[in-house]
Amino acid sequence: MAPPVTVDTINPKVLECEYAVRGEIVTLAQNLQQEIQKKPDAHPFEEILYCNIGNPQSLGQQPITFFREVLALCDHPSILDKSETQGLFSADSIERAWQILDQIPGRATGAYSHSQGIKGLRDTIAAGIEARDGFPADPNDIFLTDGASPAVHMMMQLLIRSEKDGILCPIPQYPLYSASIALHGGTLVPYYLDEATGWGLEVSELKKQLETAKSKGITVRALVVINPGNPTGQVLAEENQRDIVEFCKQEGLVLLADEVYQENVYVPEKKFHSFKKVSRSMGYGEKDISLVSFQSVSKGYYGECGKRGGYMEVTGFAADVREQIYKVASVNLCSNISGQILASLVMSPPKVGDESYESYSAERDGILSSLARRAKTLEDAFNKLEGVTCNKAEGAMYLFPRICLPEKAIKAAEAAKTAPDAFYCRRLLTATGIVFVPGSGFGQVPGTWHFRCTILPQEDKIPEIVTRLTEFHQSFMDEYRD
Ligand SMILES: Cc1ncc(COP(=O)(O)O)c(CN[C@@H]2CONC2=O)c1O
Repeated sequence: MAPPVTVDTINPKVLECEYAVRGEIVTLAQNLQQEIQKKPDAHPFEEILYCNIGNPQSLGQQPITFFREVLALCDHPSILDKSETQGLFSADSIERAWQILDQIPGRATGAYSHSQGIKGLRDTIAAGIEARDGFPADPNDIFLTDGASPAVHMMMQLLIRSEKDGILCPIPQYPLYSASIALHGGTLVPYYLDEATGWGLEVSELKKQLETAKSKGITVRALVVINPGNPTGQVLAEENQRDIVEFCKQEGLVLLADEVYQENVYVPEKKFHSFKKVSRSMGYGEKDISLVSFQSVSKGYYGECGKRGGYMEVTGFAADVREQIYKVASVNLCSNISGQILASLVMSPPKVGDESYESYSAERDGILSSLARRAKTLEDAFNKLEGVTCNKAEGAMYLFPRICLPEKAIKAAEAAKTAPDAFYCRRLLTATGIVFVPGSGFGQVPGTWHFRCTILPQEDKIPEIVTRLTEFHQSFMDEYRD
């Protein structure tokens, strides 16, 4: 009797889907970790240093105290009345927990909520967006989701009818987009970020790729912009954003603005501007542009990846289309309530004068300044390596250096039937325990090779990573020098 399911009988779109952030190099790393646990001297390193995923708290980053106090109190409201609680929690955490519980039907975080999320929390998020941008935000435009990932999937599900529908995506891109487009049977239409100009996004490139897609019979539905960029770390200039908004308006494209790193800007010369603010500042409103903005509790200074919180702000769609988006959201009933609460806290943190403001801002500033230092240290280290160049990490959580590999190394990779950058990452891992993700997992200009490294290992680990990497790189280049 043949098994009911084989790889030949599953949905071919699933086979088509790839997600390198947790791909073969990470699987090998996990195997090596198990070997070290069983036999500590099994490999020339004592621990695996995961630099493959933007998962701050897995590498020691502490959660924001105020956020966790409010979450804890909301999940166990019976302690709110106890006298001991006054001594353990800040007065404004207790007050905020009461406020939130009053917005939840039955004051129960264990209950299903509205399929777009708890209305009171959406009110708070909309107020936070208004305070950030200086333009109105409607709570009914907000869909609270279990992280930004499911929000992206929902939009791809809505926009892609067949392989004839295309989505313009940056190359390099965060592979959620290529994976989701594949899962939904659409076509990824690439536009190349310009490494020579610090991963610049040229509208001329957008136009070229759009025309090429059209000539192949592809209807391009949307443009994905990741700002700050993953894996590339660039922060768009406001003028560039205006050009992008104009392009989408003129070409009738939905603008999918991935802004999950909006709090992660490390260079003084750049500032985050939401595409919502840019479009409204150009005088474009609901009737001028369809814009979906994604936010998450996984990044920033909060790094609450495992709590699965986030939202999409959906603007510029007709009411009957909005109803279809709501219908799809309702199939999943609602996102988890802790994630919803966290999303409201992220968009409306303690303010000056609140009891927790001093401690909150010290935690926030401490984390962001440390991330900025780590980014600079790693950027400088990469730029000292033979054959490696690395653009500045202006924002986000990653560096994406380019490596010019000797021909002998490329031949060795071919013999091993692997991409040259994956060959390098595998050799790095087995020699040092450091886990990078090959650039081929994000896309890159053909014939160029990169890898992605997070800036997340705790600061006291960074010198060791630099030392191990530098020694490995020198020996690798010596081994394969032409
Ligand atoms: C640009 C971008 N968009 C969306 C997401 C999804 O976030 P949620 O946790 O809210 O679903 C991520 C996660 N970053 C991945 C995960 O870790 N490393 C990465 O590159 C991301 O980098």
